[in-house]
Amino acid sequence: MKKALPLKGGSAGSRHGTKTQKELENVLKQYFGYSEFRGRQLEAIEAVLSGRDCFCLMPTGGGKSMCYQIPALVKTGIVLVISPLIALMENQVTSLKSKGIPAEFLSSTQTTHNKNKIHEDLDSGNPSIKLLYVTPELVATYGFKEKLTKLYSRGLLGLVAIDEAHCISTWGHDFRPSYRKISSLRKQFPDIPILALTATAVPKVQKDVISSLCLQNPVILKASFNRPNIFYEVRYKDLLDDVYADISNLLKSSGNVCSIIYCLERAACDDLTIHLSEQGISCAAYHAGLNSKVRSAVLDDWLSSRTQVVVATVAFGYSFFLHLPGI
Ligand SMILES: Nc1ncnc2c1ncn2[C@@H]1O[C@H](COP(=O)(O)OP(=O)(O)OP(=O)(O)O)[C@@H](O)[C@H]1O
Repeated sequence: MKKALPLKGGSAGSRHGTKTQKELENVLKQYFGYSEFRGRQLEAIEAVLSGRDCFCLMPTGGGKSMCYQIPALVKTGIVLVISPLIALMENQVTSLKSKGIPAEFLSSTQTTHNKNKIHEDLDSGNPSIKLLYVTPELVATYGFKEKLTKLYSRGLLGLVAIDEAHCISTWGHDFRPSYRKISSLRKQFPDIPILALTATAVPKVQKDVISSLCLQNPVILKASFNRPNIFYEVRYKDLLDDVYADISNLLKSSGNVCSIIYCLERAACDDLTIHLSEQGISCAAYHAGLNSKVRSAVLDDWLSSRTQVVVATVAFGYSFFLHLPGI
């Protein structure tokens, strides 16, 4: 485990009362192994460290998580991360822990024993947890609000980060009613910075997110969506002799890279999965017709490279797409 950095206060010459760019880069290097910040990361980090609310628009895989993970390492108190997908939370917490960063998540999938341990830590005089991932549904409960209020009154709530913040907007394609309920956080904790993160660039959604969360004079950051590492090619189905054969040839010629194939219908997912399996390609279907146990096993197998290809409907969160190297 890496040695934890001193987490409190700023040093002489620090900007924003916290850390200089160099110091923040050192933290980035020490924990994540990267030498420099990407896109608008540094500005977002500086904004929240100076106590400002911030709305940050970055493409999928652009590095939004770093905008709250670095503050968690240099700021006093806990960073609360509100995230819509349990699988994403689990994934991030596992990855943070492997880097020696104390992070936890609270969700229905946790055992009572683990939940109790987390609550004990939060209730202790000096919690070790730096990042706590929760669902919007949990934040809306009375019991959890009470817990947050206690942390806040003890000066232990450092930042609220809202991942996939477009889910708060009724204009967004991923609208989640419980996200609306987290808008009360601004009133509840008036001086705690809120960082809203999204990859949804629709202006109507952005405005709605900012006003629904009652962000106060937020720093608004928009990163470029140009992705030079992404290559697009269109193949017309009507011009192909055999679409399935074309897909399996493409997969075979690309080596053993992890892939997702999106289909419009569940039946097409099942059908293509059978075809690719017959061609010796390791693959699995993922759609809402499968129970949650099967879906989570498919996701786990794919994330850990035991399965090469997932053939899915949009039920498979596209946010996983860019989380793996080599895709
Ligand atoms: N400054 C950086 N330099 C190099 N790589 C980075 C940097 N910041 C983040 N990354 C890497 O980029 C990848 C994507 O980061 P991250 O998961 O935070 O993206 P994201 O914007 O949250 O994506 P999504 O929209 O899917 O949630 C990760 O592997 C992360 O370690």
